[in-house]
Amino acid sequence: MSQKTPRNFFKPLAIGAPDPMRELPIRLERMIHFVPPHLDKVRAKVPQMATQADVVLANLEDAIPADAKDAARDGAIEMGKMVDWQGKGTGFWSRVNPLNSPWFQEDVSRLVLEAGEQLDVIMLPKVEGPWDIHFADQYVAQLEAKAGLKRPILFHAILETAQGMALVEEIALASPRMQGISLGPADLAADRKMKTTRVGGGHPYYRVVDDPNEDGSKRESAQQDPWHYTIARMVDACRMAGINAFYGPFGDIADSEACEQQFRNAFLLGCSGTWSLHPSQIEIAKRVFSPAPDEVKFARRILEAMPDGTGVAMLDGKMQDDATWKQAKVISDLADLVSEKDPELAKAYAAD
Ligand SMILES: CC(=O)SCCNC(=O)CCNC(=O)[C@H](O)C(C)(C)COP(=O)(O)OP(=O)(O)OC[C@H]1O[C@@H](n2cnc3c(N)ncnc32)[C@H](O)[C@@H]1OP(=O)(O)O
Ligand SMILES: O=CC(=O)O
Ligand SMILES: [Mg+2]
Repeated sequence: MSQKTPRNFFKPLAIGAPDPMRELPIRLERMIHFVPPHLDKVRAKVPQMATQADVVLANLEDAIPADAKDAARDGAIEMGKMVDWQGKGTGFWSRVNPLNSPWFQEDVSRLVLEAGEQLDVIMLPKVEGPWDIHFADQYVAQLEAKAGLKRPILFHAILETAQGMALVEEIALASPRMQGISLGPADLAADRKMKTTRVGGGHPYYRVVDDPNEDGSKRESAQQDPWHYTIARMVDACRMAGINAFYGPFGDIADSEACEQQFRNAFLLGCSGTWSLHPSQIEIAKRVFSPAPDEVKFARRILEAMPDGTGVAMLDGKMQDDATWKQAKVISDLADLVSEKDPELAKAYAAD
């Protein structure tokens, strides 16, 4: 037997560690905003970022130079103290270095021991299989016990290796700490030997061409989404495990239109949020990962038309039944969550 028994699955992994969560906290996580914590100028903006983003993440991994890893770790711990994260209702996360790096152990131990009260989620990069989650799970439990934490820290895995992709379902189910998974299109592209230098999004060479025209005129073609399969599989793995799926980074900061479309495709396929690498992407993510007022109003009409969620109804010529009631509930519940944080959208959702 390679799985824990059901009774053991929810037992703390170290004496004195907090009980694992049976249900994930319901939080609005439309964007995980990446902060390079070693840069004093950017770190100074964290209190402001905490009012704009749903989640602020101190990044210790890629994009942080090797000679700034210690400073980034110090900066991340300082970020924990800069804001009353739980009081504000903003998530405080950190992306640590990979398990095989010289920095992982100190990243995790210092974060849990010195910022464990504030830290909601540790993002684990380049997760290859459930064994990576099991190792980190045990290690964090020991540190939580040492720090006397009462609330368990959750894990978020990045899907950025071919092996991680092949084992995504096992990763999603590996521990009650699992909060979600993000697509890591840059590392995943490299590991798969995809021929691109981009961070997420489409590629002009990845397209389908119309059949030949009889008159020999130019054939139309359209770009396709190289991430469709990966995102759809990630969403299924996450939702099977009762955790959340996220898009990940979109590296062409200047191309806000392509960024918005890529985020929107992920939202429609089931993702809860994405990463924002630059302040301009926070607004894009907010727009995309909050349901549109028209959709919310129609969803609420469906719920009203079928108060107990069963039967059949017609609305504007469209058949509604138990299944569309469930779709409507997803949208309406998300709108309620958004409304708690965003008075403008709350008004738009309530307007006739
Ligand atoms: C594949 C992956 O792993 S993706 C994840 C790893 N990568 C990251 O985390 C990158 C995070 N983002 C960044 O480092 C930066 O946004 C960069 C390098 C991409 C661009 O930075 P810049 O060239 O300085 O951008 P730009 O000049 O447009 O910045 C405008 C302002 O926003 C600030 N800013 C830029 N990025 C951020 C950020 N992530 N958070 C807060 N403030 C930011 C800049 O400091 C600047 O402030 P100022 O007006 O007070 O000088
Ligand atoms: O870490 C993210 C990625 O795309 O790689
Ligand atoms: Mg990566």
